Amino acid sequence: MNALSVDHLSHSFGSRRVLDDVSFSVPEGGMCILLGRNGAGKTTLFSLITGLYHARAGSVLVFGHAMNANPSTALAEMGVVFQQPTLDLDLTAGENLRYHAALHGLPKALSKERSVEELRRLEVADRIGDPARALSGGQRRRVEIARALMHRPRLLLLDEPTTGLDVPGRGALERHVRDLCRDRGIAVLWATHFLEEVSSADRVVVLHEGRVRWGGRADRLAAAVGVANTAEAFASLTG
Ligand SMILES: Nc1ncnc2c1ncn2[C@@H]1O[C@H](COP(=O)(O)OP(=O)(O)OP(=O)(O)O)[C@@H](O)[C@H]1O
Repeated sequence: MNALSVDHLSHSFGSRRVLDDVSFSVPEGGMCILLGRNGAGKTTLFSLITGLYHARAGSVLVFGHAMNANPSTALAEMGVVFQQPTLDLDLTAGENLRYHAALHGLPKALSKERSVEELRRLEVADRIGDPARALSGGQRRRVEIARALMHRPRLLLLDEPTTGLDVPGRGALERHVRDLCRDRGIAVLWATHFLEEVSSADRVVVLHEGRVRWGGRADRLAAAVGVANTAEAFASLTG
């Protein structure tokens, strides 16, 4: 079963169509990179997938649950890290996680246990008692990922998670997410405009001006477009 199926999804702001008949899927336990330049429609797509916007044309299924018909079941399967940071900077890292867990109905003892476990996995457990504002950008992002995992989703969505991080910070974040995918079988949809974040075995969806220009395994992209490498293929599809 697919972790995520997006079928014939369109969206307009007023008369302006910003997503046009978008279809793709993320297999259970798979890593999918949503690749698009600024303004391609990635954030709008995330807003539809997470139910912030109501899909009027097309459908979103999360492990077979339709977001429009059954949003609470679909959302329970999903962890989300939005493009704009959403930690409460006055709360500690641990409090941010436990607050999220309470919203998902986790008992207090379990929430406490999991917050340590998830922060440890993301290598920020030593900062559990520090206010979020005392953490670096990279540490805050890792706390956000730990928070998104508190209710044990099977699908993780990340919208340009490395924006604003330096090169080592970006590499560390990517490594953590790939570990989650490999070790815990969590399906990942990672939106980015950085080609360096694509690995050859990833599934890639190239989005440009609201349309899917190509979808498939990253290492087949260049040949499919008839150019020498992924960078040239991306430039050609979005030029
Ligand atoms: N609330 C809104 N009202 C009107 N137009 C919008 C709104 N949100 C986004 N758009 C437009 O929709 C298009 C897609 O924007 P979106 O933010 O989804 O792209 P993106 O790929 O996430 O870009 P970025 O990488 O810059 O965040 C853009 O042309 C944008 O101006």
